[in-house]
Amino acid sequence: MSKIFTQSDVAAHSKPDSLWIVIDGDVYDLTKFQDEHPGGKKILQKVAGKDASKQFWKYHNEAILKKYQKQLQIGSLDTKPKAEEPPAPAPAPKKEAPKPKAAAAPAHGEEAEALDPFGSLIPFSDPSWYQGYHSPYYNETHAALRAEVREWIEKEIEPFVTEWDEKKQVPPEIYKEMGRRGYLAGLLGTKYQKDYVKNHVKSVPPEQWDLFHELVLTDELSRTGSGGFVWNVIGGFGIGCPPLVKFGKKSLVDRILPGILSGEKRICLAITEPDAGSDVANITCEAKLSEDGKYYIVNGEKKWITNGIWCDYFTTAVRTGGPGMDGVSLLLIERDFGGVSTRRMDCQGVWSSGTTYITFEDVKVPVENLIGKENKGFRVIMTNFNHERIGIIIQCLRFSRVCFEEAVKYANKRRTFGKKLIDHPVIRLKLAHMARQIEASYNWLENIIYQCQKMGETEAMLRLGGAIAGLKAQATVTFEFCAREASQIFGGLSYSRGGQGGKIERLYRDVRAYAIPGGSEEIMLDLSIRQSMRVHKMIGMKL
Ligand code: HEM
Repeated sequence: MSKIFTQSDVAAHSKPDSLWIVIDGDVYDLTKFQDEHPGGKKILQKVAGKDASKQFWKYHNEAILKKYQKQLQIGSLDTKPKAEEPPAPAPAPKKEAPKPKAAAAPAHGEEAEALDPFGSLIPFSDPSWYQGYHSPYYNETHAALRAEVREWIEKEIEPFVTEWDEKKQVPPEIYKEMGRRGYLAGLLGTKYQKDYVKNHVKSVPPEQWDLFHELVLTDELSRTGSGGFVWNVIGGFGIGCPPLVKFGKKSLVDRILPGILSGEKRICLAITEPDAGSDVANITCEAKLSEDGKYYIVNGEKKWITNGIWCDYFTTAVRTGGPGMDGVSLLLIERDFGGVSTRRMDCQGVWSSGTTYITFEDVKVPVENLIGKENKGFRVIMTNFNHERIGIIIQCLRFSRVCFEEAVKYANKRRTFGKKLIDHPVIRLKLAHMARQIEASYNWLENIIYQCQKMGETEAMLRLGGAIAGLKAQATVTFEFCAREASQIFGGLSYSRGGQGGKIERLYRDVRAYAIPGGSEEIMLDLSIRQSMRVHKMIGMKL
């Protein structure tokens, strides 16, 4: 039970040897903390025994209180209104997660009602369906999943993300929790893999799971504003596991998929090599069939492999035949086979994602671990790209929203030349350019996801490949723009690490990790036109 104090109780602790302050009606004992306060102890001593809410919010954001509250709060003032929401910056108004209806709620239907507002309601900082606007794509199960994930992220993830990024590691428990919550089984671009997991997602019945649930889950994870975190928990898995599920032999899938989906075992995708990035058809990592035809012997190197250092399984592109795309196969390599070495690479961004250099030396891989057919791996890799790119797009657009939201909040409290930043037209112009790109891109994304849902795998690969490539470029350019503009608004605070501009500084470093892999902007833009022209010729384009 929290203790209740009067203002004069607090005023009696106004000296360095007993230093209490009040923030938003709560009482904090900073006596021990003052020596380690990054802003210095003198500044705290000046407000000792007083209400320091105004000063606190000037220099910090809500993440600081969330992180230190448990350690430093000793009670509340008797004058604190009972049900008071903390003042600015206000967190999302919490709503009860609506219970999913037993029968499928009306998504993708014209009769769907607008869902209740959710989140901060800052315009454009969440998708419009969060803010009471109509949408044909979402129903109550999407809203319930959103509330479920947001609660987890706000309580257990966000306060620690910076620490994890600096340590370049997310506690392994968090990944296991992704499995325990049933999330991994829904992140494969397929129907929910209910037969392979014990725990299903709490707020969505497995048979109602669709690609928009996957969108909501990835989007909410990305609100952490850390590419490193998101890639840690879904990066390797989201691209390494779908080929196994879609093209692996049943015996292999039955043996290893339950361990992966429960979060106990980890899997990644190993395609890129020191000398073959976007040019997948030219990989050189070789797999030679043994004389008895029972094993492939694998030798070669892989580079920039997300999650590799922590993985048990590697979905690996190897050369089993002649040069070019017709000699490429996909093998599921297990670390336990021996001959697999992994080392962490130091990179500009996504620090906690574990970017890895891998060497395979005479690794003996049973032929049962072949994914798809021999020398037909290129097609499997191509099928994977749409799902990978959609994941990248969702993340980039949410990171852009994080940049926008942080910038709006800061612009509403920081004053220069006698007025708030938001009252300077030049700042509003920056925000407007961010918002228009975010919203246009997100609407295109929703349309593409809807098409994916309606089309079969092959039709989607053919007909949507061009549009998805175009949107991938659009999303990474938008992200880069938003990170830059938010950084200009934050000024020095986003040049130094941590603190109020910390998310922006980190996201700025993460930009290249999105603009380069999964198809570079240049290749995506070119492909978007080439592929779309080819497909539209097939469907009767008249020039
Ligand atoms: C519960 C009370 C407080 C906690 C836990 C706390 C914690 C922190 C932390 C962790 C930082 C590092 C920067 C960041 O991560 O944002 C910081 C910086 C700072 N704090 Fe506090 N603080 C508290 C109260 C205050 C108060 C009451 C004041 C002013 C009277 C203050 C003034 C500052 C200043 C000026 C900085 C440096 C900001 C910068 O680098 O731009 N703090 N504080």
